[in-house]
Amino acid sequence: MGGAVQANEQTRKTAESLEYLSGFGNEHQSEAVPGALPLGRNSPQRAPLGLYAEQLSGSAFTEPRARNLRSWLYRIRPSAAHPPFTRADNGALRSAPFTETVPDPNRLRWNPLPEPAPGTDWLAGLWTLGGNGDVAQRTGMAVHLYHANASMERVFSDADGELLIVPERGGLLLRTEMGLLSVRPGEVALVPRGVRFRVELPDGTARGYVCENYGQPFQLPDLGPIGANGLANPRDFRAPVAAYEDVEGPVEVVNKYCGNLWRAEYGHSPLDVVAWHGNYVPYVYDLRTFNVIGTISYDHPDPSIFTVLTSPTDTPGLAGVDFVVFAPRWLVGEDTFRPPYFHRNVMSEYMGLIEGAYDAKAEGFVPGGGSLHNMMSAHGPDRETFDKASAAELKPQKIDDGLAFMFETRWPIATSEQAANADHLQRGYDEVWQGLERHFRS
Ligand SMILES: O=C(O)Cc1cc(O)ccc1O
Ligand SMILES: [Fe+2]
Repeated sequence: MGGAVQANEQTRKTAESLEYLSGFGNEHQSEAVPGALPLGRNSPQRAPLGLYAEQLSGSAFTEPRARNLRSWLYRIRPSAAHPPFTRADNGALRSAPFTETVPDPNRLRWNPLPEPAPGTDWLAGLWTLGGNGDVAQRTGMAVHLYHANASMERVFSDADGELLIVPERGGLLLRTEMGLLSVRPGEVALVPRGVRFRVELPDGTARGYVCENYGQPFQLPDLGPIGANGLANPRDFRAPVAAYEDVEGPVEVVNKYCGNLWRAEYGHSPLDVVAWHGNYVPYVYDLRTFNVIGTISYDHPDPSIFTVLTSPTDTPGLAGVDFVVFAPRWLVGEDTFRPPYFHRNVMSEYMGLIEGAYDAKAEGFVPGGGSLHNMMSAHGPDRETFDKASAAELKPQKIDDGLAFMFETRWPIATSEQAANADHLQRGYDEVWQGLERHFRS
């Protein structure tokens, strides 16, 4: 990247010492230079310090206040100052509608992605597994994996959806328009639709998962009878403080727009926001702070009780996508088959593993891999898990040897062609349910 870089204090800080603003959905404000935020109005005749004022909307202007999302950015140059975008190669990225393969009723499972080629940045390392909906209708979602071994020099934004990033191996430093976020395995980050960012790799390599949510922005689930507290607590969500880079010179900016990548060479860095305020912000959340709620009597509760974030649709209770975490917890259910039950679900379930093991699968479901149990496909504990859990002594048991998650969606996930034919697709996954003996006695 050419030109002089004048990083402010915050951009020089290491990931470990970053400052954050706390609280989900809060109306935050932050300035990297004192006096950069205008007082009492959003768009004064002349913004402070010679900055340009710009509104970034994440909802229609007219959506109800509780769902209204926007931030005001005070930047060195307005975002409008850029040359035309031209088409760029989509690499291994695919978008909805997913029509490359015929929707498959089979249970599918993959090993981790192979090592990336040298010089693969986070954007080039995105590999789409599948998805549903339609980017142009702002419905549905995509499941991507990533593997990377080079920091991005270019800047990316996704007009098609927000990005929920779930690192599995290696931390990421996200340099966003609103400031810096560090996200490590066990944490997740969310970059809202249209927010520009660059991903750096403090550990040199990185691997993980992304849910691209084309639908309504993720929100915290209602708690109903749980009460005022529990599950993901709002104050554990951290937004960045303002940090800008003042870069003159060519900067490649890539924009994902209605399923394709487009690029333009800007004459300046678009990460030049000196101050901002609003509620449309990227954030990071540590999954280990999730307040896990479960049975203290009997039976295995449905995993909706583990929902971290939900993207609602127009039908109450029916999510475009839920992000669910299987965090460390105690199992105490009496006279209960404690692992996940056998089931067929109208919702479709993509699962990934961040570390360790998952209590429904004795082997084969490995960190960095994933499984897809689509609408109505029959699944549940593998034979080994069933046999063990059916005979286990039911004393209180701590499940703390793994961290798994699920993207659960109301629409079936159609796989990309590359996922359907991948070398790392596990052929013979069905066998994990073979040998479940007949025990019936009449
Ligand atoms: O299939 C899975 O492992 C996910 C899951 C977990 C659970 O505890 C209950 C139902 C369910 O779909
Ligand atoms: Fe399931």
